[in-house]
Amino acid sequence: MNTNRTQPYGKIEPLNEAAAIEARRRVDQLTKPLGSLGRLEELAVRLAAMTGNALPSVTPPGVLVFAADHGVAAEGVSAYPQEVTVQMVANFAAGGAAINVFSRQIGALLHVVDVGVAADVEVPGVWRKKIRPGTGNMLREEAMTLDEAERAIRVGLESAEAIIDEGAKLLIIGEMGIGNTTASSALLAALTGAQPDELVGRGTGVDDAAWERKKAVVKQALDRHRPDPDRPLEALAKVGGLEIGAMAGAVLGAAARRIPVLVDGFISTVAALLAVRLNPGAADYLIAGHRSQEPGHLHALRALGMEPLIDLGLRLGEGSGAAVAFPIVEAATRMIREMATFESAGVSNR
Ligand SMILES: O=C(O)c1ccc[n+]([C@@H]2O[C@H](COP(=O)([O-])O)[C@@H](O)[C@H]2O)c1
Ligand SMILES: Cc1cc2nc[nH]c2cc1C
Repeated sequence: MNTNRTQPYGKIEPLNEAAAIEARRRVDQLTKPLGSLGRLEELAVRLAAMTGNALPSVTPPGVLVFAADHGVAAEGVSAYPQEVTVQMVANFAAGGAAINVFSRQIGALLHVVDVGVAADVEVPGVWRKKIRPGTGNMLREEAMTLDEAERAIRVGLESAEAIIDEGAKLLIIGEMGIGNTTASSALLAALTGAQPDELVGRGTGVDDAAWERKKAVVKQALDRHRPDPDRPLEALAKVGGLEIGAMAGAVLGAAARRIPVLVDGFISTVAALLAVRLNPGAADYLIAGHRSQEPGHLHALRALGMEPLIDLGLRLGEGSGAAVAFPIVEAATRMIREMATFESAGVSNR
């Protein structure tokens, strides 16, 4: 890993403008009216700029699902009990979760990483990178120490490097963690200064009483810890989550290797924002897959200046929305790689 003081989690190169210019020129020569493939054209040019290849490829994609628990779940802020996190990890390993189905559909490499599940995870195939068994309850203590926050980021970064070494040409970041919409809301408020009432949604589907409790918990946690938006690592330690830190690290690891990152829903986008606060260069390598129903997602997307590819009313997590959006990204690359040009097809363009 390449480290220096200004880019402590690896050096991220700027976009390759020459590749972007070459891609734009080619897109304009393809056998279609100028501009008629709309956002697919922009996507193809951006992918060329990210990868440094005017004929970019994103197959096979790689999916990383980071799992962790949250001490704040004890406050009754989720519609499901904490045990669901470890149960879903077993389901991922067995191939039965939504992300397994969609990963198979898109031919993705898929790995599940235990970065902080509260229970023992003795499931073959799951990467065992537990930093601690769940965070502390942010209402009473910091979610984790600064050292643990940094280690979570490193786990994510190294996981990204591993799946890229296996052959992934694009990275989808996903997560599983009961209570993590509370942590993500608190972290997003900390990083952007947005009001918790505007961000906090129903997560897995809490009722009105739990929703009110959840808003109060986020406000009280922010009052207690007063995270500084200019100290993103500290904000992660105070009110974040281990899988959020790991996803941020995975973004940094992928960007440092010029691998595009397809971001999933609310939690994954807050992690992407954290990555950008840690190293602004990461922003160039992000693509928003879908828009989640969680209200805070729009704030996170706006903070990153991103427009999601699809909106299917999803609110699952796991990387599922990004996996469903992936064929659109692949279509952009196949357009630029496989379509004939006016010249090669003998079609008049004036
Ligand atoms: O990705 C999203 O936008 C999303 C929105 C709502 C819920 N989730 C998932 O649901 C869990 C968090 O919800 P909660 O209610 O326990 O905070 C966690 O496992 C996430 O993957 C995910
Ligand atoms: C069943 C279940 C599956 C999930 N996948 C991601 N978050 C989840 C939360 C629940 C409750």
